[in-house]
Amino acid sequence: MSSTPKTLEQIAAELQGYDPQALSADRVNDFLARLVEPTTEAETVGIFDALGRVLADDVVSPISVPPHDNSAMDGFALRGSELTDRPLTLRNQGTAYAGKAWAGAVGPGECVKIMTGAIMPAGLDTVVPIEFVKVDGDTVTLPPGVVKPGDNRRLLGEDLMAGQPALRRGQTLGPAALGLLASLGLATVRVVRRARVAYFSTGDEILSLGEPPREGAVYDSNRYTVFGLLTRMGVEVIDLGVVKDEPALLEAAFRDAAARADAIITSGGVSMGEADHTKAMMKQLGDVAFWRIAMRPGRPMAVGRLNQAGRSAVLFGLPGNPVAVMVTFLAFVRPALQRLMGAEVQAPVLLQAKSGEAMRKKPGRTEYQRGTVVREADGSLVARTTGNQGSGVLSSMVQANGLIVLRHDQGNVAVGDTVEVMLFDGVI
Ligand SMILES: Nc1nc2c(c(=O)[nH]1)N[C@H]1C(S)=C(S)[C@@H](COP(=O)(O)OP(=O)(O)OC[C@H]3O[C@@H](n4cnc5c(N)ncnc54)[C@H](O)[C@@H]3O)O[C@H]1N2
Ligand code: MOO
Repeated sequence: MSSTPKTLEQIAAELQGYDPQALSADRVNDFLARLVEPTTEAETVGIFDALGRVLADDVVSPISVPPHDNSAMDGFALRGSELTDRPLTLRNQGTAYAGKAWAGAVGPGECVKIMTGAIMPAGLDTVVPIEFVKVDGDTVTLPPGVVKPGDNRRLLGEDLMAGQPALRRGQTLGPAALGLLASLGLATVRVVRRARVAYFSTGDEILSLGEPPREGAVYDSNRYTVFGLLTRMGVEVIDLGVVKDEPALLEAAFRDAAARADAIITSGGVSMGEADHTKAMMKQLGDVAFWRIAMRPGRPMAVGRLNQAGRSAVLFGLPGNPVAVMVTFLAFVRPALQRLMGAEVQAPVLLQAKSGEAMRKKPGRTEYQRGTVVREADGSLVARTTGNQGSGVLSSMVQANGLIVLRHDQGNVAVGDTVEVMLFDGVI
């Protein structure tokens, strides 16, 4: 990252009513938008490697697409001015195929057989589809009313005119954008360098896969959900494993992560626990704030910047509970990383559904309930929770197809009330 970044204190001073001990979810995103700076480094990649990448520059169309007026149908090209409310009989002068211009001249009362995509012969502006005409040798007859002047003709540049902006910097390239770039004859494109994100799990009770189970210990699941969430975003992941709660190991992991990554994600050790060196090490190595967010799950979270070897990495210290990790990632880390990746930040489109059950909800915090949205027989969308909402319970997350987002000021939800759902489809 290039320009001198603001300190957390400076950012906090910009935000009215900033209280690290009682932050609303919206305020967290305001803070992160000021903390995280877009990557400015770019690279040129081939179109096949550009899927999911973020455009570094606007793309201006070097050519017009389509490059000539052409037919949208297989049929006969004619002069629209000759159409009347009576049957029209024309004499066919030949066939225009896609890929080369038809060379002859066409006079009044004449037409040209034409294929879809073929250049419109000079003077002709309308195409009647073949299924509407009667052909008898060279004679073509069409009934009145089947076409209007200009029908079934695609105009030069109707998709894009040469010199027009085709794609905007910050757009994430999807399949349609790859096709559009190719339609402009562009074999390569400038994209933002892929963001590098390092992550590790902390805690003495956390077992790595392959270790035998032992009393009081649990297998690390957070590294795998974080891996999945990051990979879905198209970032380059740096997996630093499970780091035991020892200062020297934590210091080495943080320094390694800060030297190699644009952002660091950890899980665990950010709450009030005593046997924990994670917070102390974050504090020692960087400019870090410890928050209590008015949300459920995902209350405690550390945020800041670690500097190492002249570069700076953003730190997201997520709470240890497995569902809190996923929810804080989706609510905060994902938009922050989109910004870091140089992408336009896309707030997820929330789906409105009727609640199929009553939900208890305290005003004054945002709650994310794991749920499913299904279409009922009467066509309405109904959201229901997927069971145990404990912040350590992943099975109800697996069963969910979205998060029911109960907003900060909202109170209890009654059956039939409208709720908003962040669907996972397309997000995770
Ligand atoms: N007195 C208070 N206690 C707690 C508070 C609080 O505000 N006051 N907040 C609770 C909330 S909410 C959460 S969330 C947790 C977060 O605590 P930590 O971030 O310090 O996380 P840990 O204590 O290390 O772990 C919490 C929980 O998650 C399990 N865990 C941790 N890492 C992993 C992993 N990689 N894979 C699977 N499971 C993991 C860990 O075993 C604990 O059960 O604090 C509450 N307490
Ligand atoms: O962050 Mo905690 O999940 O609310 O248990």
